[in-house]
Amino acid sequence: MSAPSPHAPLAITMGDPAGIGPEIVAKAFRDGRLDAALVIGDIEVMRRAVRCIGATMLPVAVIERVADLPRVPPGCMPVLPATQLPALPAFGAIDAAAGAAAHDCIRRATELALAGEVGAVVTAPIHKEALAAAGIGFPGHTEMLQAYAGAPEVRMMLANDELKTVLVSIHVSLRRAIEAVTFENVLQTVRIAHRSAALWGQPKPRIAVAGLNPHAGEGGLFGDEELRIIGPAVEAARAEGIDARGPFAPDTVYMRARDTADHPGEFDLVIAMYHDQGLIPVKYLGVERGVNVTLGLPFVRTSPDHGTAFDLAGSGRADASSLVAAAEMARRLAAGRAAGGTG
Ligand SMILES: NC(=O)c1ccc[n+]([C@@H]2O[C@H](COP(=O)([O-])OP(=O)(O)OC[C@H]3O[C@@H](n4cnc5c(N)ncnc54)[C@H](O)[C@@H]3O)[C@@H](O)[C@H]2O)c1
Ligand SMILES: N[C@H](C(=O)O)[C@H](O)COP(=O)(O)O
Repeated sequence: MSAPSPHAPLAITMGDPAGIGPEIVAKAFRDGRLDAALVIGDIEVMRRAVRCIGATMLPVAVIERVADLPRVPPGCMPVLPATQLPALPAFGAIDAAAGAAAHDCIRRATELALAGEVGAVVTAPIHKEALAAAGIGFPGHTEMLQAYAGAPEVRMMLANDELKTVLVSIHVSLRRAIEAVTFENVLQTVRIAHRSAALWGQPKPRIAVAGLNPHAGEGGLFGDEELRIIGPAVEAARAEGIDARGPFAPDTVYMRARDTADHPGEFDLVIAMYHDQGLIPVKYLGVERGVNVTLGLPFVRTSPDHGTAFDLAGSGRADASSLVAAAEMARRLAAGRAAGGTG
């Protein structure tokens, strides 16, 4: 892995071409909300996205390498082709070719990030069933990026300006998620979250660890994972000098951590025991504000917190705010890395 220059551009992958990914990327460029960034995509898909949003003044500038970016005139959307679909896919439908094209772009962006040519990767949403239809054996970006980057352990964080949560397990059934609540997984999640927090300027984060069961098991009445597994993992983290506390009742810990002008949060981060425990509180605060961050990769990767929104694809109505927030977060984290942070 070569270290990128602090001024290296962002690579934005186009996402699933049947979803809203290409059009929110185009919208963010049209509105001047993405600078020093290039799209890793399919040229015709990105031209269609420009038409979808009615952006008559947004030419697609095709570039062959990242180094060509400074020569792109202002007001254009730079696209580095990483794939070429034989035909444009229909909007709003699962399509194996679309899944394969989305995958090609993520793979290329990963190569560029590992080579230090781009400073961070921002991924527009993909459809997991389209990915599977294309025969790609990863449930989502997180697992795919972990494999392609050769990262030993990664975790998903969802964040907005009021809450940050890091998950013990990601894209698995609830049954398997419960099995994944082990001493080692909980402790490792706390460690990764603690280490990564320096990237966004919190070198000593106050970490709350949620329980698994209602009321964190209520002293063992409703399950004993808190007593057998989670509590000891919190103690082990504390013995390592990490400010971890808990386990706390999952239904109230987010309310306590939420940081607003009227209510300063009691914690900087919440460790969630499984996907929905962590993602519901953040998404509920607004799909336009959340950012998904992969912790533990050798480069920065962020994404909007929403999916492909097949119900809106092609309408030009999708909101690009979460993508823009993801790009802003990527720049902040890349600066944290340039300053010596890891995570
Ligand atoms: N970053 C990612 O790649 C990512 C993130 C989440 C979900 N997904 C995938 O996306 C697919 C569809 O998931 P889903 O239907 O559960 O969730 P979704 O986020 O695509 O849609 C949920 C609802 O939110 C609305 N919505 C989403 N994004 C919006 C936007 N930018 N502007 C306005 N409204 C928006 C949709 O119209 C829909 O009503 C699934 O395959 C899922 O796994 C991918
Ligand atoms: N769990 C994520 C969410 O709901 O926001 C989403 O599936 C994206 O996951 P990847 O970043 O791994 O594709």
